[in-house]
Amino acid sequence: MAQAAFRSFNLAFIQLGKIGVDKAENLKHACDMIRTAASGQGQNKKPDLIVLPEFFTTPLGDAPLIPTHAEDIGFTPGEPYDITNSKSDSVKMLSDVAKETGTWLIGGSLPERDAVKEGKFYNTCTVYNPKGELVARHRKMHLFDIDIPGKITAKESDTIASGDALTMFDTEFARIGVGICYDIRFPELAMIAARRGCQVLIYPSAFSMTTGELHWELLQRLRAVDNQVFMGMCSCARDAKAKFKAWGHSMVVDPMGKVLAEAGEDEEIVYVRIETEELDRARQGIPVSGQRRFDVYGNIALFPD
Ligand SMILES: NC(=O)CC(=O)C(=O)O
Repeated sequence: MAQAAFRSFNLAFIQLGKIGVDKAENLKHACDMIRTAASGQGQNKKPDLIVLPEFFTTPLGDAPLIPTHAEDIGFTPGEPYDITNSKSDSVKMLSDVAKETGTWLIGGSLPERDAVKEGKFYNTCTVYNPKGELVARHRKMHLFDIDIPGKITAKESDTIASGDALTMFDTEFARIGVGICYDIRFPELAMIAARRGCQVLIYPSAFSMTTGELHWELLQRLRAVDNQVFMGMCSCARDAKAKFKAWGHSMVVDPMGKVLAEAGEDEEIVYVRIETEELDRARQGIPVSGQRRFDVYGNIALFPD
């Protein structure tokens, strides 16, 4: 793969709140927030890339809403896509606002209906360029099936089917790898993206209160340091009345593991400047990429669990 461009750029994470049962209202609110983020709010921070959180159209933890809120996207990576004939209201809104604001947009994620996985849905992120073209799609690969007795039990795989492809896209300023939430727990995904030239990894997310406190920051700093990349996770805001209360704390970490920005729990837009020198400094100072021992590791996929 050719070396990806990398220049400093501005990033905005929208820690979106007010995600209720009315999808049309959620879309309108997300659109308003994207416009606000794109303005830079008079702080000389006009973003090149804006990011929304996981499941921004549908309240997390409300599985019965998934079938009614799911959308037909019908995008195949690498093939042309006709937005004007898209059946997805969310795709149309995201495309329009990316074009209107002239920014790259990682459109969080939403439940996607796809004929191939009848009965289940995908948890899908779509990405738009400043012309409003849909350029990439990530379907959450690793599903949130956990059981911490007395704290949290979740079985996302009851309603969601897992995606089976890694996702990255090129902008004029960076190659960006995309995952969704629980995908962060699988270092292989981040490692492959970094080895394929991604300088920045972004995961729309919504960690639980239990796991958020324990692992939210830790995992992001690990992935950033392991791979010497910028790592960011954009969460939904915490809603005390929601069935699933999100940890919040949307965050961006630099390649040395330093937290560059962190939101609180409420709705908020976080602006961050991504500086190329930080990546060069980390890679030159600690040159792990040339020190790996692939001659010894062998094919780790063959090892028993
Ligand atoms: N909600 C998720 O997908 C992941 C999460 O909360 C965790 O990994 O912890």
